[in-house]
Amino acid sequence: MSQGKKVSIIGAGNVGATICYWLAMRKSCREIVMIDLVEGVAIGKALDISQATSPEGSHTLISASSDYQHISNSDIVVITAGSPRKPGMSRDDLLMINAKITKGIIEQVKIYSPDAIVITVSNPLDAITYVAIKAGNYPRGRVIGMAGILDSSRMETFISRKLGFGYGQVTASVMGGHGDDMVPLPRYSSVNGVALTDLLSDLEIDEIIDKTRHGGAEIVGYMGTSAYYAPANSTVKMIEAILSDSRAVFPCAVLLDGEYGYHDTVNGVPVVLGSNGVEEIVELPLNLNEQHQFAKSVNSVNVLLETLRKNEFFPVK
Ligand SMILES: NC(=O)c1ccc[n+]([C@@H]2O[C@H](COP(=O)([O-])OP(=O)(O)OC[C@H]3O[C@@H](n4cnc5c(N)ncnc54)[C@H](O)[C@@H]3O)[C@@H](O)[C@H]2O)c1
Ligand SMILES: O=C(O)C[C@H](O)C(=O)O
Repeated sequence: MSQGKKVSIIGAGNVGATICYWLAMRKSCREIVMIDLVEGVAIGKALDISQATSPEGSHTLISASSDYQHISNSDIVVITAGSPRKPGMSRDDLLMINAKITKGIIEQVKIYSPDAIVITVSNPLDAITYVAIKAGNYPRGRVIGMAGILDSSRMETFISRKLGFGYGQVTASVMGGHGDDMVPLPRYSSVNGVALTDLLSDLEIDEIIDKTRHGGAEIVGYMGTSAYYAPANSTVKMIEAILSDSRAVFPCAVLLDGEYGYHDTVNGVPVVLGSNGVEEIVELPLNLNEQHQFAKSVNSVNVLLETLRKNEFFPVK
């Protein structure tokens, strides 16, 4: 699949290196470059992953560096650099540190790979995606935040575990920002076409919604750092959809320009992914309760954007 393509990953930590591993094993692209401040560890991981390619018949070229020159001519740049949260922290606590890191990275990406599509992963995801768009003055469809696929796949897992059947057949939909106010949509969730609302009681669905909203924190509580296998898998789904121009629909964080009634803010909505990045934004009909939840989620992200503005993070308009 997409053999001529090059993907660069900024941040060769848990998420970045796992994305690299998945891409190499799935033969999703021809070349992967990882960039990290801690160059030695990144080079070691690149060698380690390279040495797993041969048994898989993969001829993906993998390298690592701290020098951004190596990302030139990337089709996609994925940003996973920055701090993960620790137990007791919220994703929002990472705002200032990761916003600063992202701004610096985007300056380099604009120099060495100005035409690449950018996928943001670092948290708090929606605000960081906004920072990347503004710092790089990108057209909105070329910077896309990863979170909705992860949150939806968490909800799918909780649903099949609750039901005890339908493993691998559940489709769940989560909109909204990647925070405690995310918007799981049971009305748009089903098990091989059977509506979730016909399979579980309201109480059971509420429990699943709560578990989904706190799925990231649950893992942080156990590991002392945040999740990376499912986040990497979700990012790979986006990369493959873009590289293969599949025009698949996924929930992703994008800059809204009137969709769902909001402007100049980033939030998670269903989008069509293709070779231009976001090809289209899908506007789901939301009922009043869903609209109210989405408004709350937009407001939470806007509070973070306001904090960045107050700290003079963006040039005054
Ligand atoms: N969007 C999501 O759903 C999602 C899911 C998982 C993790 N995350 C976020 O992804 C980020 C990375 O998580 P992780 O578990 O991989 O963390 P990690 O600590 O394992 O890796 C981060 C890496 O970034 C590197 N780094 C830091 N500053 C850098 C810079 N300026 N330039 C280049 N490299 C730099 C570090 O050296 C480290 O290797 C965190 O912010 C985390 O919250 C988001
Ligand atoms: O929970 C985190 O801090 C990491 C990530 O956003 C996740 O949801 O796993």
